[in-house]
Amino acid sequence: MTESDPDLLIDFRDVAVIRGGKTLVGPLSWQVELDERWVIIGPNGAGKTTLIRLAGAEIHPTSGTAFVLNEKLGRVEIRELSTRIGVSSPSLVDRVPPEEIVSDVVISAGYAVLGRWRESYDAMDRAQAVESLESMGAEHLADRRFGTLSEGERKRVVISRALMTDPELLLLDEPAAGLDLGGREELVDRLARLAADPDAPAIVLITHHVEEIPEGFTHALILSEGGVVAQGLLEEVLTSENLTAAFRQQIVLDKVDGRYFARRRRRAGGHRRAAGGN
Ligand SMILES: Nc1ncnc2c1ncn2[C@@H]1O[C@H](COP(=O)(O)OP(=O)(O)OP(=O)(O)O)[C@@H](O)[C@H]1O
Repeated sequence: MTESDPDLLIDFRDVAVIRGGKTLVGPLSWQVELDERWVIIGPNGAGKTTLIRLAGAEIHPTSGTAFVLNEKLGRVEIRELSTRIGVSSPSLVDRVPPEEIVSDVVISAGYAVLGRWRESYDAMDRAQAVESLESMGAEHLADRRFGTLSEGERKRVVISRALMTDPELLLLDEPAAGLDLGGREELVDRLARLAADPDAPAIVLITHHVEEIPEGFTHALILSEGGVVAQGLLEEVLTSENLTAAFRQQIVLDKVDGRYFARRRRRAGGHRRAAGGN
């Protein structure tokens, strides 16, 4: 089949990315449908960012066939897709000029530029920017300079920017990285609300930590060393066994109130030895 199914926002078939003879990710096949909320989880260097950059049409596969929003990568101009895909990544947070006003950071996404670009935006743009900030609980920050915000506030503003164009696909690369407990919980709560919104785009979120998976996420892809350990429904895929295989440590997984918590299994007798000293 040379065309993609219209219900699939991401349709990767035997896709691999190779650089300098090293396989960064793949070969793997992965499909994301409308309304799905995916988490990609795996250890450092597993290939998560490479995979999400493919999904964001930032890079092309070295082998295999990749469709994003029904466009075949390599055949479509990347900028044609840019307003249809919302992206939040640590590198984007770093690239926002500190003197930029928050509302301009958000509104300029509509023109695929970073920071203020036009002298004036129309009322619809302004209203959409306010709505995007509201969805992340960040409307009170609209007039602040980006450089004066806390790390958590910056992350919420950049996600608001990603939502500005009403994208079909929202890609979040480690949105909770570097946040303190309060900032993480605030963000996870906002993302859970977004996940529950039937009008929200399909979401793909990268994380190293199961604690950062918002309620309402439906699917997971576990990556390790560029390969898929497991993928499918979150409840079936997120297991102690699969995390143990991915992180190469004995992992115990708990689920409390719709959230996941993971820790390393204590070795038998380890507690007694520690308690007894030497
Ligand atoms: N241009 C490149 N050339 C060679 N190796 C690369 C290149 N880009 C990334 N890599 C390597 O590919 C592997 C996967 O990188 P990637 O950033 O996708 O992993 P990740 O799962 O997102 O990691 P992390 O969790 O640490 O952010 C890493 O070992 C990285 O060093």
